[in-house]
Amino acid sequence: MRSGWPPNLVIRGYGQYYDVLTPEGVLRCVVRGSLKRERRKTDLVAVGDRVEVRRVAPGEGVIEAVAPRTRALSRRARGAEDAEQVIVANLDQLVAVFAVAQPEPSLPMLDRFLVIAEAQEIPAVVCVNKIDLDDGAKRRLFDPYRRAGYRVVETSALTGAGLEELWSCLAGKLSALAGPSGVGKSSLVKAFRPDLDIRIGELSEATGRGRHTTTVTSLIQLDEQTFIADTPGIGTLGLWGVESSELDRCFPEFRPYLGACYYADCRHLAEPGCAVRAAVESGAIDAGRYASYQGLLEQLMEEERAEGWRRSRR
Ligand SMILES: Nc1nc2c(ncn2[C@@H]2O[C@H](COP(=O)(O)OP(=O)(O)OP(=O)(O)O)[C@@H](O)[C@H]2O)c(=O)[nH]1
Ligand SMILES: [Zn+2]
Repeated sequence: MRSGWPPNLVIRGYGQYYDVLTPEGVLRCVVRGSLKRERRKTDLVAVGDRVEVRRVAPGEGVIEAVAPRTRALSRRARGAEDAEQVIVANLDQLVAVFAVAQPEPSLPMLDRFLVIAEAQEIPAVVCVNKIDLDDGAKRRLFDPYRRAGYRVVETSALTGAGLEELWSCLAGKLSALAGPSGVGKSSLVKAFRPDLDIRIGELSEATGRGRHTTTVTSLIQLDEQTFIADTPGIGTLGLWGVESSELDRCFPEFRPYLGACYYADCRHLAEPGCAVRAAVESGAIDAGRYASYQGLLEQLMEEERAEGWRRSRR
């Protein structure tokens, strides 16, 4: 935690109420009326915010002020600045969790998570779980990510392998776990907090919302300063307003080549003199990562064409 920050942390939001973890316990809070006028409505208070609170009754309080955020994971709609919705404020890192098997790893999905993290300048870590099921070959699938500079942590929630390393990655931070269903996210969290009855990705009954609601996030406390953001639906969302022109920068291993293409606005598809494609051909850039880039670029260009078309009709 940053020095000088208020110790109180927003751990859950439900409509106009927020649960705030304070040194004296959790307070159910509303937001001071005038604060609502000072800040933009969409990101007034979010899970992960550090706040000043005033206790008004046993277990109840008012959020008086919100500390400036370091960064946030947000959902952004293309072409609509105001539509940004903060999902987790002050997020230290995104941990993309995949399994070596059961389910088979989807590397295109991993690439999409990493692009979202890069675009929002959130550090990302890859966790390869169920390493106990590996025949020796599956873990190699993640080598391109190591070469691209990502930390890859191999774990087994079943045998306990790698949990110390994962802990060293999480300790003292606020991390979001993202990954497909069944890879073992809940099992990993439970390995650190066996006393908790949690299922990552599923909402508590108290929120009364459906499982696929993507707006409700809560924080799970692993120790005094270590939190996991439970961000339901993160895996099903699109690219959150990443621009096609910035996609290449979201692949860290492309960056050394980006100034070297013949055309300054090269999209690294079929243009002559493309340094990125040359690096793919020489093996310096992984072909699978490049294929993901092509797939995502097509998708983004398609969305941008559709947006341009909608605008032209307005
Ligand atoms: N072999 C093996 N099985 C595991 C491991 N971790 C979790 N599992 C099993 O995988 C299944 C899914 O685990 P969960 O922890 O519920 O997965 P999840 O990612 O939280 O899934 P959702 O809640 O659907 O998002 C369970 O049957 C676990 O017992 C592991 O490291 N090795
Ligand atoms: Zn190029």
